[in-house]
Amino acid sequence: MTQPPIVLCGFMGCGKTTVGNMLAHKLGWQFVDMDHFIEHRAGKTVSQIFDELGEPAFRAMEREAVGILSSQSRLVIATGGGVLTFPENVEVFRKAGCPIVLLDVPPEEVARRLQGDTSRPLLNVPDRLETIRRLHGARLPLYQKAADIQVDAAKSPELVVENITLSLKSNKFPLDG
Ligand SMILES: Nc1ncnc2c1ncn2[C@@H]1O[C@H](COP(=O)(O)OP(=O)(O)OP(=O)(O)O)[C@@H](O)[C@H]1O
Ligand SMILES: O=C(O)C1=C[C@@H](O)[C@@H](O)[C@H](O)C1
Ligand SMILES: [Mg+2]
Repeated sequence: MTQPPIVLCGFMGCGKTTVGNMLAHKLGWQFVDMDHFIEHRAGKTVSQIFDELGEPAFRAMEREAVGILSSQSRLVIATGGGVLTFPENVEVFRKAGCPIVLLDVPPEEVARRLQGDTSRPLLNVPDRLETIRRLHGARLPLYQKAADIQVDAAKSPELVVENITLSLKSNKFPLDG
């Protein structure tokens, strides 16, 4: 049976890559991290793309990746933190029948998890916690509008995975894994 990809969304550091990998393993599905997919296709890191080509070029690469990945079957997709803030990307996933799962943690937990990590260009600023609070506040309503279900991502990754599968099943998204 063809099964549309499960799409994980949420702010940087909420655990999309960590949880997505584990969820795919549990279901016996493939996993793709959209940032890594773009890096592989571009032959550059996300930071290099931002520095050398600019953020608009990166967002265009994201749109292209959404088009390619949304039509796959039995795939768990960890989106980049900005992907589902663009309604055109949400629309493509919706049309493909993909369940969209929001993982959310408070800004303070994001800051804690990403302490010392310089691989997210938007967070390489002096006032990091303030920037996380501002960006998270602006984006959360967009993520919530996009998502079919939301889970508390402050729990352990194992519990988050379990809550996602339970919630998808009770919302009538078929999972044959
Ligand atoms: N449930 C969790 N509990 C504690 N730490 C976690 C949890 N999930 C992820 N982490 C840790 O938080 C950090 C960020 O996680 P991860 O890279 O999975 O986030 P992300 O949502 O993919 O971020 P981005 O949008 O920037 O790609 C990692 O160091 C990871 O080990
Ligand atoms: O939240 C964002 O806009 C981003 C999140 C990361 O996953 C990367 O996609 C990039 O650093 C931009
Ligand atoms: Mg990630």
